[in-house]
Amino acid sequence: MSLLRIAVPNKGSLSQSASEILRESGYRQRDDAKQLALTDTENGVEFFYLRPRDIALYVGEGTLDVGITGRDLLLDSGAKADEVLSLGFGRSRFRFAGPVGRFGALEELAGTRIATSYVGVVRAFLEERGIAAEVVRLDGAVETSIQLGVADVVADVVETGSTLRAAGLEVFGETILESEAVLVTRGGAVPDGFEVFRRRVEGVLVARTYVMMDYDIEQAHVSRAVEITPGIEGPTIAPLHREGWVAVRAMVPRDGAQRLMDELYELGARGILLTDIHACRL
Ligand SMILES: Nc1ncnc2c1ncn2[C@@H]1O[C@H](COP(=O)(O)OP(=O)(O)OP(=O)(O)O)[C@@H](O)[C@H]1O
Ligand SMILES: O=P(O)(O)OC[C@H]1O[C@H](OP(=O)(O)OP(=O)(O)O)[C@H](O)[C@@H]1O
Ligand SMILES: [Mg+2]
Repeated sequence: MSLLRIAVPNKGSLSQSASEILRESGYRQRDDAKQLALTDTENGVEFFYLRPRDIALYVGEGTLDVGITGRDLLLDSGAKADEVLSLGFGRSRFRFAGPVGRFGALEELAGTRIATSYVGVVRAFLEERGIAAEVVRLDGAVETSIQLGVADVVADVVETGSTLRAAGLEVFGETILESEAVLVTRGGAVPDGFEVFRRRVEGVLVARTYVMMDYDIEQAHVSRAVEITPGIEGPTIAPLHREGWVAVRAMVPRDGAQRLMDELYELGARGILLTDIHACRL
């Protein structure tokens, strides 16, 4: 059987988290940041470590089957690749920014010079709104371009906003797009082994957002307790070696799990335990 060929970011913000999720999904990953490729025959996959900006192109061309990249990079590339799963890391917003107090509305972009590394995204946005402006392509450190007189406005990735602040800039106008790391494929025919790969990664994503909750409770309160922790298919209820008591086990969303524990305690549940889940298939 042929190996599933997967592109993984070799550097930058997405690289470490991408390798982490693959490792948690049971795949081998490189331990030397200079390694260019890695074959994991046991799991039927081959990894290629590439620049995240190039990944959608390889997948769109059909040279590689699957890729991990940023949604912003996928859109910017114009490649014929489709987003099939969002991965929950590398979250950012793509925004216009200018010197503090200088710009208000998007219309003020008309006639300006806009520096960006995402020329495709910016041109498409301007065109859609009928705004005529000059787009200046830079590789990075875009925020400095205004101070250096190359541009009036920047369009760039913003996460915490600290880079913008340090450059004396502030965002204006609406968010151009919300990005995060995504899994991309070419669409059309599904390559051999892709469904297994996707299920594994999804299993890790779900496991990250859920925790396992166990508790003991009096039979009389079970129906109320089960409303608090309905589980996925329904909680497991097992007899307890104590007259009139049962043990309940259910997956619950990680967010708000402490609140559920409080409610259960109030209801009379005891021995309430929370444990991490590392992977799952639902
Ligand atoms: N500070 C950040 N926080 C979250 N995501 C980010 C951040 N910077 C870039 N990204 C995301 O990472 C991807 C960009 O990949 P890129 O290789 O350019 O990473 P980078 O972090 O900018 O690395 P470098 O500039 O060192 O090449 C995009 O999807 C972008 O949205
Ligand atoms: O809002 P913040 O948390 O400050 O993060 C956003 C900054 O992070 C990235 O820069 P990076 O370090 O990748 O440098 P680059 O601009 O050269 O790509 C991005 O291009 C922004 O400049
Ligand atoms: Mg960067």
